[in-house]
Amino acid sequence: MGLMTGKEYIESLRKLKTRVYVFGEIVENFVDHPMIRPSINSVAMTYDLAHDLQYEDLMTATSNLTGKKVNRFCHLHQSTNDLIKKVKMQRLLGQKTASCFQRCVGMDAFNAIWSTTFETDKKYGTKYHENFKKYLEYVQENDLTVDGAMTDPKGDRALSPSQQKDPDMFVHIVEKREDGIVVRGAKAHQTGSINSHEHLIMPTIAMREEDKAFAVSFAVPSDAEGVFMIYGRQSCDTRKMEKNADIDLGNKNFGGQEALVVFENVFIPWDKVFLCEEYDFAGMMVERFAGYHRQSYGGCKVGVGDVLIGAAAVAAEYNGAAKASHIKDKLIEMTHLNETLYCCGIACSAEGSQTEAGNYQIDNLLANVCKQNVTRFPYEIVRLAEDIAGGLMVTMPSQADFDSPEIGEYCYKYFKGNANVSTENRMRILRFIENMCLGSSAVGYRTESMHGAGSPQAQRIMISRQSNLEHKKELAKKIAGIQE
Ligand SMILES: Cc1cc2nc3c(=O)[nH]c(=O)nc-3n(C[C@H](O)[C@H](O)[C@H](O)COP(=O)(O)OP(=O)(O)OC[C@H]3O[C@@H](n4cnc5c(N)ncnc54)[C@H](O)[C@@H]3O)c2cc1C
Repeated sequence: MGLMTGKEYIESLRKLKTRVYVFGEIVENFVDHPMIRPSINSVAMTYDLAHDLQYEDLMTATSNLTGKKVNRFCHLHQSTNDLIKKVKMQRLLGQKTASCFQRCVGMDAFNAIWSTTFETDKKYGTKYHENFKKYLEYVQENDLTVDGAMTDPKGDRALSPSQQKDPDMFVHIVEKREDGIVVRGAKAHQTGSINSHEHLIMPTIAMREEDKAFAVSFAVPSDAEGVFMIYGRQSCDTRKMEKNADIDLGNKNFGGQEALVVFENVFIPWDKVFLCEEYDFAGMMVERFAGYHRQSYGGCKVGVGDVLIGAAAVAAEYNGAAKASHIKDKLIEMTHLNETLYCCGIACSAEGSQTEAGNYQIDNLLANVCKQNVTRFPYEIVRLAEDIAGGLMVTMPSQADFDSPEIGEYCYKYFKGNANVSTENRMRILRFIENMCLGSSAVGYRTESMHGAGSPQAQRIMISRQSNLEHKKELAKKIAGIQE
């Protein structure tokens, strides 16, 4: 099979027996569920754009494993140029969907596991790298979407995995058999997990010997026995269930999605296992995945930011305020912040280096600086968008009021801005801004910017480790003529 189209991707999901719960009930047909479908459409965009010749260079790559053309989301980065193209591809997809398109976590997991298994095998003589190579060939051949699953529920944050009262707070090995392992636990906040074909599991934190049962990495199909998912509800999500929902949704076609993925004694054959008790490599896998994922945000959030800046500029025109100097200045500030994030994404890619396994990794210090900025700048961009939009983005009546024969005419009359613009268009752009700033897409643009790929403090720890303060002190002492 070659590259799938968006339509083929959607049809491929129908063949899975994925167990999904929404509002306490199992969903028979998750593909057409109104709350889930927008997130499927966003992923479908990653397939469709790969067939668009103008984006071929960004969206596809030549596999180093098979020599075949693959979707870049399934690719191992072979150069710093590949790392840069990854960021550009993510910006493009943010621009096309104004939401989280979910396929990055899998791509980041592929690249982290590829190099970590190589180094694990080198030390322990294990076969994880070979296992992973075969698995990735399968993923590339079938153009699959894979959920990169790192975050465990974690229970009491002050305790290590083995110290938790309930051992299931971290995914762990419950049985080692001749033909494979049996695992138990859950992964929380899993982006795009429901519409992924597979899950790729990694540990959440660095581990010690007593935690070795939790040092596990493996791949498992979404519909494997013992796997099920509980949909994470989002702000304003039930608007998608309303009849004739359109304007009130803001972004009718696209969205992101997260879920709790539960593993109830799931069997994993040995050839799908990529780490099993080698606790000293858990930290390496976590750090490498986090590095790639912190780079990712210098692309995807920038693309969404582009759309939000555009939406704010349109709202200013529709309100009749576009010519005001402070509005122009606010749009400049939004652009400055957004492009700063992009600079970070590009810089950590351009300064990347080759791993022992051959693929390329980002510059870790710069990737952490990138993500640290992402925990802040989208919030400021949102603040400025809300300033420009005006209060109506949160106080306007529903679409049903506009459609009402009794009161509709009052809505159209009193919510008019610039006389040359239809009231409907003004409502559309304001609802769109609402969607990104505090509706369902804010999950991806705001809180995911804060916590996705690790909360801000995780980056500060990495920045502190890599800042090489001693070198900086030496530089200062030398120029100041200090001799100690
Ligand atoms: C929208 C969204 C999408 C996501 N997608 C994915 C995904 O696809 N795959 C995936 O694996 N993960 C995903 N994540 C998870 C993300 O990586 C975590 O949210 C992040 O690592 C923080 O973990 P937490 O949410 O459990 O918060 P917590 O760990 O509870 O952190 C809350 C606060 O407590 C602090 N804290 C936590 N532990 C300690 C400690 N021991 N000592 C001191 N302070 C502490 C943190 O610094 C933070 O300030 C996603 C998260 C979000 C919000």
